[in-house]
Amino acid sequence: MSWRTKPCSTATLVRRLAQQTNFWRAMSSSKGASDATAAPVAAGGSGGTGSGSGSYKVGAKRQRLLAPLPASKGGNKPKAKGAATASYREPGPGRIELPGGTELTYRTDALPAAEAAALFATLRREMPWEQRSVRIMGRALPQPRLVAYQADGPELSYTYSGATLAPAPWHPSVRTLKALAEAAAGTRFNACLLNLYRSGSDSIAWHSDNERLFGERPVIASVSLGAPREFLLRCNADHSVRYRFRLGGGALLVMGPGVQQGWMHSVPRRAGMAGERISLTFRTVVAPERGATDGGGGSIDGGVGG
Ligand SMILES: O=C(O)CCC(=O)C(=O)O
Ligand SMILES: [Fe+2]
Repeated sequence: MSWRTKPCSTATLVRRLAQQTNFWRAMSSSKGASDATAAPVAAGGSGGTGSGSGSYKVGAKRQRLLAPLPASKGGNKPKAKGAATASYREPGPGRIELPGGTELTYRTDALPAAEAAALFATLRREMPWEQRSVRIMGRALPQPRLVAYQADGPELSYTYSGATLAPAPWHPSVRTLKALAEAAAGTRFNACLLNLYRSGSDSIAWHSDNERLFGERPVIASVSLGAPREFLLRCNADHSVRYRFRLGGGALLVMGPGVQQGWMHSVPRRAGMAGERISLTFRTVVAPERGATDGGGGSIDGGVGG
């Protein structure tokens, strides 16, 4: 496969990110940082206060729920418990400690706006986007978004929701963003699932990326391009513990080890929202699938969004 556009400079992007990373490290170890406490935001609202437990520190760039939560038991099955009283914490950029010893790294400006816009245009035009049909409770349904999948080699196929993605070779711009994600996450990635949300009607339901091929405690990093969308995270042990991020063009979110085991995430449908968004989700396949029928595939599209 050949691509029409030249990649932008990986070295420049990675250097910029390394500078930011040093900045965040310095901030997170700084005792003198300010100590503002932010209130959780009620579900569905865009401001105000909610009733969630604990609080977290925004100014210190190291944010942590103060009230410890019970450890998650029994996998990722959705539980209704707590969902009715859900409120969202909306942390600012930095390192975010989640209950249970897991961690996120969140940046809003890992890419300058112009760079993010140019990358969006390139990938929108040049990726082999496809709308897959997935099997949900025995029925074949079109996935509510377009996807593309790239990886280091043909053996790194990825099966979920009853369908297998065969990897394409790396697009130069995706390779550039992979280097950016690797610098932020401090790990190497060998695969990337890209999602194209054509409008607010496209979505991804609650799920975790805990398939066998990614190993026990995978690190997954996403880079966002295009229009902003909500990215939600909720704790398996208590669905009322939720986080919300507004991932705009140039944002980067690293879900650290354990997040796929203790939490689920989604990009909910927001009918009426215009604007396209691309997310690139970088992963490391550690146990390649033996075939689409090895039972290793997870399910992403069977849950309920929002
Ligand atoms: O679009 C996003 O930010 C999330 C995508 C996602 O969760 C996935 O591809 O597994
Ligand atoms: Fe995911």
